[in-house]
Amino acid sequence: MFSSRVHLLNICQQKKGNIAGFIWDKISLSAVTFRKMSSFNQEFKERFFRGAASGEIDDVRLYIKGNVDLNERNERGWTALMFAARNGHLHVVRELVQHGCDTSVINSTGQTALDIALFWNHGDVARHLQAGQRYLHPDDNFRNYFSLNTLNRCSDKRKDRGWLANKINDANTRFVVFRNLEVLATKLPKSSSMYRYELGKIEMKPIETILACNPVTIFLGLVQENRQVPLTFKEPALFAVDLSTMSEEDVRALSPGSELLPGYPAAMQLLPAEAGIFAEARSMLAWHDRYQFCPTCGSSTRLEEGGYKRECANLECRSHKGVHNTCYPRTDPSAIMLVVSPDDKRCLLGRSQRFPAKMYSCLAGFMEPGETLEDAVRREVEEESGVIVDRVEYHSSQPWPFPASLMLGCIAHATTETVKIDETELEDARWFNRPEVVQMLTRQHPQGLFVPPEQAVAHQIIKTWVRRTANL
Ligand SMILES: NC(=O)C1=CN([C@@H]2O[C@H](COP(=O)(O)OP(=O)(O)OC[C@H]3O[C@@H](n4cnc5c(N)ncnc54)[C@H](O)[C@@H]3O)[C@@H](O)[C@H]2O)C=CC1
Ligand SMILES: [Mg+2]
Ligand SMILES: [Mg+2]
Ligand SMILES: [Mg+2]
Ligand SMILES: [Zn+2]
Repeated sequence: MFSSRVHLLNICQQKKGNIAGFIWDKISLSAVTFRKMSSFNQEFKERFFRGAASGEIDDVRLYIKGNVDLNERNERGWTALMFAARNGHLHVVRELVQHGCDTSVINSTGQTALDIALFWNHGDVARHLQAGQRYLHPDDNFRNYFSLNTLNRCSDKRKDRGWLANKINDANTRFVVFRNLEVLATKLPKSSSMYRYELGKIEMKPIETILACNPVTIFLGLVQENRQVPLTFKEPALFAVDLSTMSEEDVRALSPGSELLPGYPAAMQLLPAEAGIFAEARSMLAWHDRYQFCPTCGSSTRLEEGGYKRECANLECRSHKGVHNTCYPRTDPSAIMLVVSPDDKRCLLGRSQRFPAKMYSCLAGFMEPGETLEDAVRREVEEESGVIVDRVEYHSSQPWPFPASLMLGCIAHATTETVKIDETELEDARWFNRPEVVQMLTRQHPQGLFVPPEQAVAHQIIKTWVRRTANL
């Protein structure tokens, strides 16, 4: 922090008489005290905010060049990006986003810069902010982590053994490598964000001999950069391969400088654009690992259809008649819900013993057969907290590849408030008001309480509810 202030001073010195002249006149290097440094910083910050609010791009650029935190907030949690968005200064917004300003920051009343631009009808700014948001797919709106998969799965091609064999041998094909369900990943050279790894994608040559031994290999899909352009089926293919028979050292040697990321939470550092590919691959490999024998007759099973089917070796087995779902990959749907109070002013968050200390989250539970999503939400909330839920609102879904859940995110509207927790499942559950939840989202809670990070659908549901009050 101190060095960045000095850097700022140096820049101001260069610009003396120009942009920062008004501040510079008040300070001489020989008389710099910490107090003056602080007030200098404060004044400079205010000028940055004023510049953003009034569209004075030169003032904003001075701060950008100062290599300081562009997400600096004022006492109401407003950032320069929010000020620029408030007044519709697209050129300032563009420059700030280009220099890495975080578009997901929320202010103390729960709004992002995008909310502010939408509220004040600055459509051009809103479009720009939307395009810069993480997890956005070109043809979609909001995306949860683990859901962005740019591969075309080409399910109809999986049955064509000849086509698949050719694809495995194609020079453009790459393999995502796993060992004991840990994925091979490479650290990105610039890793300032929490997304610091990309998937290691290996050519066939170095794993040719091991592929000849038929390890579990899954056809993940073809790389389709643009969904508007029809596939030619000549696009590069991506496969996942289980190299658990190799030593950890040998697997890591396939890609210099790579690491094997153990499952959760380490894998949440993968680039969001690749997290969906990881989710597909890991869930599929976990299924093969658990279904080596037929659940109907106990005979051994073999991999078919690019890994998307396991067929029983016993030709008399009932699984060969009609559609037998044990032959296909399984997904366990789970409900995850933010329960909101009858007056909509508070929400119910709980913590189980296995959560990190001080983390609170949405309640969640596995759906049961013959149950609607809405009823699963009502049942789990009542079981775990004693609270009665009436209306259930769907939010979004998230594949959760540990091993193969699909989280169905909801907002559940409670009709009662008395909490009686199920102590076998929860350690605590209580109502939190909006300002407190904002503090938990932004890690500014006085007791250090926090909610899961942005990769979790729970975080996104909580953020949606917090953002609903327009107080701009
Ligand atoms: N991201 C988040 O904030 C949170 C996510 N979750 C996730 O939600 C999912 C469900 O939540 P829970 O509270 O664990 O469920 P839950 O409330 O239904 O209780 C879990 C128990 O349900 C039983 N169960 C029923 N079906 C199951 C299945 N298909 N697989 C495993 N156990 C099953 C087991 O006895 C297990 O101990 C889990 O995958 C969990 O990781 C849970 C809480 C917070
Ligand atoms: Mg639960
Ligand atoms: Mg439960
Ligand atoms: Mg349950
Ligand atoms: Zn069988």
